[in-house]
Amino acid sequence: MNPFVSKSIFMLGIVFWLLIRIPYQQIQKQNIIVDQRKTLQEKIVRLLLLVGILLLPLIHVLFPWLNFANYHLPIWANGLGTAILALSLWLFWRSHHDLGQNWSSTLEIRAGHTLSTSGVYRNIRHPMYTSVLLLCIAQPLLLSNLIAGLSGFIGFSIAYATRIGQEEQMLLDTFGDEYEVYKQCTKRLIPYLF
Ligand SMILES: C[S@@+](CC[C@H](N)C(=O)[O-])C[C@H]1O[C@@H](n2cnc3c(N)ncnc32)[C@H](O)[C@@H]1O
Repeated sequence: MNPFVSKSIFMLGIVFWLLIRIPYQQIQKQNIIVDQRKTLQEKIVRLLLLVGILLLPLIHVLFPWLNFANYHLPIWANGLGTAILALSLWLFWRSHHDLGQNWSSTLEIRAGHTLSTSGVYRNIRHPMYTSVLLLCIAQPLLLSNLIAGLSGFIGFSIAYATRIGQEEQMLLDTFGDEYEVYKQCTKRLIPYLF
């Protein structure tokens, strides 16, 4: 596949990604927050994700500065990247839909917060983070560049290591046994596996 086409597919995916989020950001503004765990570490992790998934790919698409780290991929790899990106977008949309008003971009609990356990939350506890992981797998398959391709995965790994445990603790503090039971019946990111 022509590198211009595969890069454009990735950037189009990012545009869809941002569009999916807009209505939920509006809904989030109406929430009354009763517990917020917005630490400096959390802010740094979000910044790293933004750099890894958005900024470095954008630099790679617009400027030749990272071209020294380019590699070539066969067309099937670009096709696979496109399919994974499509799956990621679907899961990203679906997890926002299933969380509904419970969604927020940071770690917080709203007044009237309920535990979502159906839809894509039936088998895994963090389908939205699974969608981010899928995006990070599609990234090197579509951008064919070591830096812009792997930066998302590095950002995701740091977010995974630092954020998920804190989020689960916050939900456990809020929902107690209900969350404990839910935890026992589900996996974190990959149904039946992990
Ligand atoms: C960016 S969302 C990510 C949700 C989830 N970790 C995922 O990957 O699908 C983060 C917010 O979702 C909320 N949240 C996470 N899991 C939830 C659940 N099962 N039910 C209700 N709210 C949840 C938490 O309040 C958290 O602040």
